[in-house]
Amino acid sequence: MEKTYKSAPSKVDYPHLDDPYYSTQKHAPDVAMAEALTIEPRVFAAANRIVAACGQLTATVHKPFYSLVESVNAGAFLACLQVLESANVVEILREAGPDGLHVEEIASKAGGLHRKTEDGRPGPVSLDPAKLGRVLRLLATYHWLREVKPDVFANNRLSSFLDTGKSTKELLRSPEEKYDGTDGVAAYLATSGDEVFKVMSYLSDWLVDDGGANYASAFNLAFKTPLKYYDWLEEPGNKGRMRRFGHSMNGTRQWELAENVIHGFAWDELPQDAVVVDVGGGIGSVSVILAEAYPHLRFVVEDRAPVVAIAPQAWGSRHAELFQAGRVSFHGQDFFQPQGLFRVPGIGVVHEPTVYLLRAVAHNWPDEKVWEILLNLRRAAGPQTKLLIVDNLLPYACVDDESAGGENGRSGDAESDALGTVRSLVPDGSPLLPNLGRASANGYILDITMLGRFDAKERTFREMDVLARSAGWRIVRVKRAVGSLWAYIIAEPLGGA
Ligand SMILES: C[S@@+](CC[C@H](N)C(=O)[O-])C[C@H]1O[C@@H](n2cnc3c(N)ncnc32)[C@H](O)[C@@H]1O
Repeated sequence: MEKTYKSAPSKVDYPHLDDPYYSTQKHAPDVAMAEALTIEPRVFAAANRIVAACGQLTATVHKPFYSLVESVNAGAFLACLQVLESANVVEILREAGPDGLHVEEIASKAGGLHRKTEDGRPGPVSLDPAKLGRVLRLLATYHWLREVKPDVFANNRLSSFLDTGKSTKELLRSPEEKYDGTDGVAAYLATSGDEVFKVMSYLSDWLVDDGGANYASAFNLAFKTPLKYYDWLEEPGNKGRMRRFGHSMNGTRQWELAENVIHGFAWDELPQDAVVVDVGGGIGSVSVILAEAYPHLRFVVEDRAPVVAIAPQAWGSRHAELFQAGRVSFHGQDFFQPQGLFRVPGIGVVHEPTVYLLRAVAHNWPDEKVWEILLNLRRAAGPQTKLLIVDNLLPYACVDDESAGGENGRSGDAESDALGTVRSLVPDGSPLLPNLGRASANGYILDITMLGRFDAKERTFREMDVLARSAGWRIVRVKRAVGSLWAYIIAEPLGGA
C-alpha cells in the first residue's frame, strides 16, 4: 500500500479520516489521486487484509461483554445514522466547512429543513439540540463524524461519503427530490434505516417462532402484508419508498468498483450495436456505466412498468445524452413472464439479444423463482446469447478442501478461479479467517438482508451452478471482483432446455 502511494507521481498519502471528500466537488489533483488510489487493486487488497486483521484482533482482545453490547445494540448505531441522514446533517455540515457547527445551530437548521411526510412539503420542527448532540457523539465515537470541540461537529471522510451534494436551499425547496441526480448512497442508507431495519428486527420472530407458517418472510411479518416486497413498493403511500429504492440501487454500485463491471465481461469483443438486456435493471444503474464505457453497445433496461416509468427522471440531467440517443432505453417486462419482443431505437425489433445481464436480481428470489427467471431467458435466448449473472458468490468461513479453485484474493489473482469455487481467500498458514472475516462481512450481511426481505439468498458457486444448469444454462466462466465477494458469472445456453 505504502509503496503504491510513495511511487505515485505526486507522492500522496492515503486519505486522512478527518478530511471530508465530497464526490460531487472538484478536487486538487493530489487529493483526487490519493482518493483514486484507494481502489487500486493492490491497495484495495491490502486494505482488506488490514480490515480483516483489525476485526480479528478486536474480536480477540475486546472484553466479550463489550463486544456483545456493541453487537446487540448495532440497531442504536443504525438509528443514529438514520437521524444523520433524515435530518440532513451532512449537507448542513458541508456548508458549515471544516470548523464545523455547534449542535444548537445544527439542530436549528435541521429543524427548519424538516419535511412532514416522505412526499410532503417542508414542515419545520423544533429539534432538541441536546438529544441531537448525543446522537452525533455516538457517530463521532464510531468515526462517522468529528467532534472538533465540545458540542461542535464537522464532517469527516466517512460522513462526507453520505453527502447528496444538494444545497440546503434545494433540500428546503424540493425535499422529495433529495436523491434525484445523486450517487444514491444517502438513499441506500435511508432505505436500510427504514425498511431493512424494521424487517431485521423481525427475523428471529419469523425464522424461529413463526417458522414460515404464517408469513412468507420477515418482511411480511414486519409490515403485516401478504404482498411481495416489490408489489408492496407500488402500493399507495409507498411512492417515496419506491423512488428511493431505485436510487438506493445506484448506491449499491459502491459494492463493486466500476472497473469490475466494466472488465467483468468481454464487452469490447461484442459487435457494433450488440444489444444487452439489463433484466430487472432498475433505473439502469449498471447499464449507464457500461454504456459510457462501451459506446458501440445498446442497452435495454427491463423492469416492472412503474419502475421504468420513473427511471429517466431519476437521473436528472446525468447521462441525458445516453437516453436521448437511445443507447440506453427502458422497457416494461415482468421477468416471470415470457420475454416479449421489443424495439431498440435505431435498430428495430430485437429477436435474440447478445447478452442478458442479471445484476443483483437472482439474490432477491428463492431458487424456484430464480429458475423461472432463468428459464424465461433461456427460452428467449439464441444459441449465441450469453447470460451474465452478477451477484455475490459466498465462500465458507473455513477452508473449502473440496474446492478445485486455489487461493483467490491476492492481487492480480482475480482471474485464476475459473471454476468458481474458492479454497480460501488467504494464503495457507495465514492466521486470518479463510473468508477474510470482517473484510468480507458485506456479502454475508447482504445474504441475511435477502433472507429477511425476500426469503432469498446470496449463493455459493455450487448452488448457482446447479440452479443455472436446471434452467438450461452452463456456467463457462467466473470472474471474481477485486476486493469483494461479487462475481461475474458467465453462462451459455445448454442444448435443448
Ligand atoms: C435489487 S434490484 C437490482 C436492480 C439493478 N439490476 C441494479 O443492479 O441496480 C432488483 C430489481 O428487480 C426488479 N423486479 C422485481 N420484480 C420484478 C419482475 N417481476 N419483473 C421485472 N423486474 C422486477 C425490481 O424492480 C428491482 O429494480
